[in-house]
Amino acid sequence: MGLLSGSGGISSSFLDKVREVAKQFFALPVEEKQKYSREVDGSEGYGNDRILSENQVLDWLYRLSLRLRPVDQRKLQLWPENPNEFREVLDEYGTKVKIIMDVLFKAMAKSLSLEENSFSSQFGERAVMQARFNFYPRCARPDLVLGVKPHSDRSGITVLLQDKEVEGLQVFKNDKWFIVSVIPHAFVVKLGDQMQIMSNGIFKSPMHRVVTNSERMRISVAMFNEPAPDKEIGPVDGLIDEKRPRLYRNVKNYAAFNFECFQKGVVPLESAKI
Ligand SMILES: O=C(O)CCC(=O)C(=O)O
Ligand SMILES: [Fe+2]
Repeated sequence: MGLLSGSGGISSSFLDKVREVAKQFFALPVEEKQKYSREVDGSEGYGNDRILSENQVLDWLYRLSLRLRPVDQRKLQLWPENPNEFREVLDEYGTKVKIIMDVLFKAMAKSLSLEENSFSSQFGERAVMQARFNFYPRCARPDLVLGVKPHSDRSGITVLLQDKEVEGLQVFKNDKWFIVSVIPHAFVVKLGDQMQIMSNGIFKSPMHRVVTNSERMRISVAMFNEPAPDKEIGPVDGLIDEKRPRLYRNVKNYAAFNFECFQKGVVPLESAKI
């Protein structure tokens, strides 16, 4: 996980614009937001956690999840028209974040002395890019409930725009939770499980969570990128040798695999091990 300062050529005012449209959307009356409610069995749209079992502990947040890529898979009916710049800003943001991700994939490959397309070719032309707007209302009992439970992202890579003022994200390292400080015009870049697999365990997908806050609400915007479901991915050949044997099997449709593992209460990355 790392911080990308200067935000890779995206202006600070544009980042503020992204935060602003998110804030305006979540401030709309419930009936207005519900026009974009998540479909019953879908993962896109506005809502709370999907309830999957009786003893599930719910997270303290509302989300708006939207797929941006492949572009032909956009469900525009779920893209808010209010505030009226929302769609345009999200579209532009997606284009800008994609450029950053592509630069990162190349830099990461080079840092391991690999051919520069080693990771980007696994994501492929039809990689899935998903935006998730997270809204954490104030919570009277932050000691009892989390904004998001501990998890690692299933993505390949996640580019996160944190709230400009309110902290909440924490990362687990050396048996402790560390706060990720707010740096207003920097992104937090997290690698996800699929990058850990592709890099044969060299790049780690960090465990993280979000805590709640009794005084202030918090908004964040996460952009996830992962290979298309039908694309098989696995550790890059150049990262496997006698000293570092292959750690993971090849996998396809990690999203579905991830979901099944959660249902069974097993850790997806562990289940992908050889
Ligand atoms: O709100 C945040 O800072 C992070 C949210 C998160 O971990 C996620 O959406 O996967
Ligand atoms: Fe996450």
